[in-house]
Amino acid sequence: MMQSQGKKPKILFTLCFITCNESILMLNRQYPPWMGKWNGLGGKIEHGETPQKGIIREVCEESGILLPSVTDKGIVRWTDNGVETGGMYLYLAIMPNNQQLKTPQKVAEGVLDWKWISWVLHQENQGIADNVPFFLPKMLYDSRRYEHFCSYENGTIANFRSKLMR
Ligand SMILES: Nc1nc2c([nH]c(=O)n2[C@H]2C[C@H](O)[C@@H](COP(=O)(O)OP(=O)(O)OP(=O)(O)O)O2)c(=O)[nH]1
Repeated sequence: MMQSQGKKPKILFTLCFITCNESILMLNRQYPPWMGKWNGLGGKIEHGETPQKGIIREVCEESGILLPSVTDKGIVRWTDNGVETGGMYLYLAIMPNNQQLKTPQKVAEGVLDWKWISWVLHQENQGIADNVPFFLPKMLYDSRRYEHFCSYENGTIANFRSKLMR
């Protein structure tokens, strides 16, 4: 397989999953990437911002939820036909009460809804951003941090592997 040369690209994005009991807050995005698919909340890190500040800002902008803290769950990096093209920092947050956010709710980025975790984790679920079922179980059920590598070949996942961090 062709390898990318030189420096790894900077990680520019963040993604957060917020759980409440057996539910998880998902965004059905109305814009690319993942238009029409359910994903976590997140976005691009702004200049001079830490990834953690960035995700807290994005969650607030997209849902109005002001998270007091988030748990760092590692990184996803992706390659397209062997060339590393990007990455995102992963965060998890737990909310005591999902009534703090009534859903479904239309927001600027799409539709927010509390979904059953079991539905989201179903591998063949075509409605979810395609790589989420590969890394979400570790985010939810493993306290360790992972670096995940998602290889796309012509737009579909050809390989996915996860490595413990530190
Ligand atoms: N599940 C999953 N999510 C991804 C992948 N790649 C990727 O960027 N995302 C997430 C990270 C971000 O949360 C989101 C993209 O952010 P965005 O383009 O909407 O950024 P933004 O909100 O700052 O948007 P804007 O200012 O450009 O409108 O998609 C991926 O491979 N898998």
